[in-house]
Amino acid sequence: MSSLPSIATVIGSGTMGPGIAATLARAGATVRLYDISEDAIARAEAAYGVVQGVLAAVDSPSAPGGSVSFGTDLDAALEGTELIIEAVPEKLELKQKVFADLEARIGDEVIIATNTSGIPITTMAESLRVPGRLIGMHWSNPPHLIPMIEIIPGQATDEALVGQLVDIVKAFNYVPVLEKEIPGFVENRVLYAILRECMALLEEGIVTPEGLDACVKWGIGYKLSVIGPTRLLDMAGLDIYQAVSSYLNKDLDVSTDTPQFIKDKIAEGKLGFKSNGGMYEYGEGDVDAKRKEIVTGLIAARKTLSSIPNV
Ligand SMILES: NC(=O)c1ccc[n+]([C@@H]2O[C@H](COP(=O)([O-])OP(=O)(O)OC[C@H]3O[C@@H](n4cnc5c(N)ncnc54)[C@H](O)[C@@H]3O)[C@@H](O)[C@H]2O)c1
Ligand SMILES: Cc1ncc(C=O)c(C(=O)O)c1O
Repeated sequence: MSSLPSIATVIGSGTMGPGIAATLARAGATVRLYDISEDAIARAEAAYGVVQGVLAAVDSPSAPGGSVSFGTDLDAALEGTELIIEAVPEKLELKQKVFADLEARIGDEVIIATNTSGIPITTMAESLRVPGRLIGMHWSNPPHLIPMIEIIPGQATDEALVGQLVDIVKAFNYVPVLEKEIPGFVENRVLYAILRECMALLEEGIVTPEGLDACVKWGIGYKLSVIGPTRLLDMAGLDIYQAVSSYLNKDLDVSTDTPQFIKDKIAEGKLGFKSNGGMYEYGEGDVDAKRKEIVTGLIAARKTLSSIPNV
């Protein structure tokens, strides 16, 4: 646990920030969770107890002394910090403004890790006073349950920082995946390739949302959670992959924009759980019930996956 910073700051307390903060705190760090929004901080404080229960349920690494404090005072959040994890909305200009606010308050030695879903680190670092301190640290949602983090150095990232972040991630028992920089990084390139095809199949009426979810959960998700795509090819046979990909790849969706039916839903204010409707509709209490089912399922699956060999 010695690689873990004593004090860390998480900037942005929306979907990702609280789980990130809680994971580091349980491993022993003093964590300050900062947001510009009092409401977001209040929601994070309310959710913290639940997240702590989830971390205990999956036996997440725990060390004494860790804590999370919550606040909207940036100077207080940055006092003595060694590692800043930025988790504000996915907008380059906003992130660059946040970095400028941070750099006006911190010493050159402080690391800034960005949880961007895929904006190139090199582009983000262009505006920094100390570009070498910026590195991609992409957590997957929910961050306190998915024990894998992509680490993405940009062209300017200090070489020593890469190993340092790998050690930090290992210190709280997550799997670090070191990658070369590419838009979307690896996880979201794969996820968005799947989602593009899924949305095309729905738009063309080939399958219902319920049918799609069942097919992908059992036919793809279940299998890939155990064996990974590279090993899957060995199990299926490379000759089979060649036979199928030779006619199928040319038929797969190649659209370059968001599907129109998704844009229409967004225009109607249908954003998913956060608006009680999106791909599915949710009545009173349904979203809370679904959230609980998802967390319960992820806890059970993580326990099982942790107890079987990596094949
Ligand atoms: N949601 C996901 O599934 C997911 C998964 C992995 C990575 N990410 C990435 O993590 C980042 C955060 O995503 P999210 O889903 O948590 O976003 P979110 O919109 O849920 O939360 C962002 C928070 O940042 C706060 N914020 C806005 N401007 C700020 C500022 N100047 N200073 C401090 N706080 C500010 C907002 O008040 C909000 O609470 C994004 O880059 C996103 O792409 C998201
Ligand atoms: C739809 C979607 N987009 C981005 C991300 C992460 O960057 C996730 C995720 O982590 O689950 C996601 O589901």
